[in-house]
Formats: sequence, C-alpha cells, structure tokens
Amino acid sequence: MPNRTPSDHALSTWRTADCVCIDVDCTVTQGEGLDLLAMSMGCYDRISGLSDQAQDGSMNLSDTLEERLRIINCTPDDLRRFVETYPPESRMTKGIVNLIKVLQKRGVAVYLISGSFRELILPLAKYLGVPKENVYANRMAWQWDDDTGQPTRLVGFDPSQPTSSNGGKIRAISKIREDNPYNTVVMIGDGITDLEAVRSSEGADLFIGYGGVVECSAVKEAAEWFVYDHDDLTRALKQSRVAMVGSSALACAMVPMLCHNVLQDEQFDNTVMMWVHDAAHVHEGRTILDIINQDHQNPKELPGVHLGDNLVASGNLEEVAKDADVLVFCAPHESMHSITRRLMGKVKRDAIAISLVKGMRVGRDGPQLISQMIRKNLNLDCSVLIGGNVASDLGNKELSEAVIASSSREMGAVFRKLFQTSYFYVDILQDVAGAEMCGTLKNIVALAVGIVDGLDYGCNAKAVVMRQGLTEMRKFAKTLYPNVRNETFFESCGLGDLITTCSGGRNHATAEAWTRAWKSGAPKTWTKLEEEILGGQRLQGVATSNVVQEVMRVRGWESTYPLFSTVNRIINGRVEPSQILHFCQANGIQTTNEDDDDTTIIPAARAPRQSPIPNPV
Ligand SMILES: NC(=O)c1ccc[n+]([C@@H]2O[C@H](COP(=O)([O-])OP(=O)(O)OC[C@H]3O[C@@H](n4cnc5c(N)ncnc54)[C@H](O)[C@@H]3O)[C@@H](O)[C@H]2O)c1
Ligand SMILES: O=P(O)(O)OC[C@H](O)CO
Repeated sequence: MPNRTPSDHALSTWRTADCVCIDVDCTVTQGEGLDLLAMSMGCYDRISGLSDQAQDGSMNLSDTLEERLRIINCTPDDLRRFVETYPPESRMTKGIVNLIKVLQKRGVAVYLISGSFRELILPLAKYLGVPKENVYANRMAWQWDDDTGQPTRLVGFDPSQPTSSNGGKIRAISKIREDNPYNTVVMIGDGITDLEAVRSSEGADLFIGYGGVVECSAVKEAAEWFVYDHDDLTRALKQSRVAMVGSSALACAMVPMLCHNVLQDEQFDNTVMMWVHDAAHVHEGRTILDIINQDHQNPKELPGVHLGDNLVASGNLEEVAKDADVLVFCAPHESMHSITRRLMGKVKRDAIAISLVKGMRVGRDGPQLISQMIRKNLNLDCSVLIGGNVASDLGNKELSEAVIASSSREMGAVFRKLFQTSYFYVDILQDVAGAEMCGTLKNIVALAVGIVDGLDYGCNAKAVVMRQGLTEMRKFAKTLYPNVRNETFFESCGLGDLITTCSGGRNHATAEAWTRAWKSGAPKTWTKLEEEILGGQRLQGVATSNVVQEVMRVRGWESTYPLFSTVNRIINGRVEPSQILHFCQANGIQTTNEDDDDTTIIPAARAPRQSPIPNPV
C-alpha cells in the first residue's frame, strides 16, 4: 500500500500547514450524525441508501439532505435525546483528540467540515476544542413558536450554507481561505466529496485520506497519503529531529536555545544532536566530546555556558546529520564547502536547513553564499539567521536580536520556534541573500573601524567609515543579487549587526591590535594575532575581504567600492593603515548615495576587465 507512506510533498505540506480541515466523519466511530440520529429514531433503514448515495456522490447532495430530513422529521427534543444517548466522548476515533490538540498547540487552525448538521456537530466540536466559528456544516430550518420563541417543527434546511450542495467542501475551504490569510491548507476526509476539496486552486493544498471508520477504495486510490490511524499523522508532526552541525562559540551560544525550545513544542524530538569538529581535543585530561556529553559545557569555545541536558554530541558528522529533520549549520565559512561535500547524499531528502555562518566563497561558478552552497550540495531549502550576535553575550543570555530569512514565512516560523527565547528576539524576513550578504560584508567594515581605532581616531572618523561601509554593503549586495531589498540593511542583520561588530567583535579587536602593532614598529601577522587574541577562534574578515576583492577585481568594480578596496590593500600590506582615512581618494573616486542609480562614479583608475567570474549561482 504505497500511499500509506507519505510522499515528500505530502509530509512537508503536512508539517508546514497552518490550517487543517477535517471531515467530521473522520472524528467519530459511528459514521455521519444524520445516520446515527435516524438510528436513534428507528428510521435508519429508510435513509441508509440515500446516505450512501450522498457519500459516493451518485445523487445530488441537496436532494438527499431534503429527503433524509423529511424522513427523520425530528424535534428539538429528539436532538437533545440524541446527544445524551451518543455523548461525544463515547464515539471519538482513535487519536483524533490528541491530533487536534497537537495541531492547535503548533498554532495550526483546525476546522470541522461536514455535509451533516450543526445541531449534531457542535457538541462534538466543543468536545474536540474546535471553536464553533470553525465549524462548516448545514443548518436545519425550523418553524418557531411565536409565543415561546422556541423551535418546534423541522421544515427543511438552509440552502445558503456552502456545504448544502455538491462541491460544498471546496466552497467551504475557499470561504475559509478568503476570510483568513492561511498559506497551507490540508483536508482530511474519507469520502469522494472530501477528495474533491483538493481539486481546485481555491481548495486545499493536500488531501489526506482516512480509512479508520469507512474505507472508500476510490479515495484510497487517489489520496496522496492514506492513513488508518490519526496517530500516524501526529507522529509525522512530532518527528522533527534537530541537529547542530558545529560546536564553535556561536554554535554553543545557540544550542541552549534549541535545547530549551524543543522541549516546549511537540513538533520536535526532545534530543538535540551536535557535531563536534574537534571532538578529540583534550582539555584538562578529558576530550571535548566527553566534556560536552558529561558536563553539557564546551570549556574550549564558550566556558561557563550550560548547553542543555538534552544535548547529545558526536564526533561523527554523517551520523549526526543523517536522521536530522532540521539541520543548523554553524562553522567557519571556509570549512562549509568540505562539510557540505561530505554530507552529499547523506541527509534526509525532506530536511530543512538554516545557516548561522557569515561568509561567502568564490568557486568555479562564481560567488556563492553559504545558503546557496547548502542548497546546491545538499539539495535542501536553506534559511539563514543573522544578527548582531556576539557569542559570549548570547551565552550570558543578554538581550539580543536577529532575523531569520527564509524562502517562506512558514519555514521562518518553524525556525523562530527553535531560536526565539525571552532574551533573543527573532524577526522573519524573506530576503535570504540580503540578510546573508549583510552578515558577510559587515566583517570588512569591522576591520575598517578596528583600523581607525588602532590609529586612535575619534568617533567622527568611525561614523564616516561605518556609514560608507553600510552604503558599500548595500550596493555590493544589490549588484550581485538584484532582488535584495533596501529595508534589509536597516534590520538587525544589517545596521544592528554592523553596530555590534564594530563595537565588540573579534574582527574589530584584531584589526585594532594589528594596527597598533604596525604603529609600534613591530608588525604582527593576522595569523599570529588570531592565535594571541582569539585563542583558537577564527577571524572571518580577512578571508572575506580577499574573496570580495577578487570578485571586484575581475569585474573591474574596485573603484566603485573605495572603502572595501582600501581595507583590502591595508590588510595585505599594500598601503599604510592611515590610508583608511583617505579611502575616498584611494581610487580616484567618490560619491555613493541614497539611490544607486544616482551614484556618480568618477572614472576608475583602471578600465573594467572582462570578468572570468560568472554571475552568482
Ligand atoms: N562567534 C561569534 O560571536 C559569532 C557571532 C555571529 C556569527 N558568527 C559566525 O558563526 C560562524 C562560526 O563562527 P564561530 O565564531 O562560532 O567559530 P570560529 O569562526 O571562531 O571557528 C572556530 C571553531 O571552528 C571549528 N573548526 C575549525 N575548522 C573546522 C572545520 N574544518 N570544520 C568544522 N569546524 C571547524 C573549530 O573547532 C572551532 O570550534 C562564522 O561564520 C561566524 O562569522 C560568529
Ligand atoms: O566577532 P566577529 O567580528 O566575528 O563578529 C561576531 C558577530 O558576527 C557579531 O554579530
């Protein structure tokens, strides 16, 4: 039975749904309410044929409703007796109560849709915790007693309800979509009319067939996913296993959030896995791997920070990644190519990924962001988390913020659930390239400001360099990726991160020390300072500046980015650090302003060469 195993599309749609519509027949063990009502009134034999015809679509629904109501001819007292005789708790299908609870806890809106009547369904909805506004069903029409104001006699049904005629389920879903901004709607049902709900652009995005009460072969045949037990659906929601690929300072600052948040939400497995690159490194007689697993700390990268009791670390990259549904990448950007190559073909096809890495690569195919590398090498949708996030501040649970940029808001919402805490605010954007370019390029500006500080210049000079840096960041990002949005540069991934990194980051501190060493007449190499100041941590700015410079050089863009170009010349010893204050004259250029189109570029010193580096992939 192949459709008992969900397709990748079915599973990912189910997991990202923000609205689930359930045919009431799938919630109760004894079939549709009208049949049961007829049974309780002793007229089931006379309506059963009509119910079958309504179910298989062979007779017009409104005609069968009218005929069945005429035969049943119930009074309000009959309805009260019916609910007493068949209380909801006695007839729920296995697992439905829990499924609805889990969906609602994930923030998914649950609706009940039925071709039966509200009068019979509202008690079920109440028991299932579904608000009555979320019930789409028919309404009985009553004759009312003028004296008592009470209903007395059934006279038919309200034909204006969307479910009162054929195609009613599609109409109900289309109305739900019209009234609410849901992105992904799933319909669960057991009849042909439920199946129809997915066969229209206004209908549901996925139909899941249910065979726990009645098994309709046509439904089973056509459904993308067919289940006999609601627990299968709940399990599929809960399956998400989270893995942190990396154990660096930032990885260790972010993992406590993951460990805390997976325990708050049934969507996630309770254990978070972590790949430790330097697992065998010995610290005070024990390996880092043992220390992380026994003490739940990483004294080498982020001493004193409790990572989480539910963290399980391993030195085996492939082992950690293979069962993960959510992969969080956090490692130096230069190592990401080899990490993703090692994982090729070894991760789940429907996993989702997020990169915390700030940096880019220039490969044979041109400039490549880390999220693009993950997407290309692992064939996974990849979001990014970028903000002003110094690892030690996060480790101390100091107020911080970041953006999560994802291809869809639903994906962003899943990641926000994993990262947001009382001290870490997360906003969702859809500008993945923009956010990632901000996080990458700010490292060059941090070097520039570090150089200014090393020269002991004051705040005015720093402001000039930072403002120019932000302008060049925006221009460079938008030139490489034209869809990048201006607004992104004023989010926590842009201006926010720039302020953080220029105030307290490692790039800034190392550039300041490098400049002071140069000034003192005893210059030091970047590698030496990395060892001295960062104690094993890595400097991203120098490598990033060199990569960006290479892109600019081959495209003849150096004069367009005077600050970036000047920083690169300084850090490679081609001009003195004091040239940072004269960046505007460095290439015989200036003026970069508000609107890119208005930017005046005084002819560059060198004519642009033909670029051997193709456009970004
Ligand atoms: N540290 C921060 O405050 C901070 C904040 C925001 C973003 N970031 C970004 O996060 C990423 C990781 O930075 P970081 O500062 O946490 O670490 P880092 O850049 O200081 O790198 C040191 C870590 O990388 C590991 N490592 C070294 N070679 C490796 C390899 N080949 N494969 C895998 N791991 C390797 C080391 O074991 C060590 O744990 C970078 O892109 C950085 O820009 C860092
Ligand atoms: O320490 P830096 O310079 O790598 O900067 C750290 C973070 O990127 C700041 O958000």
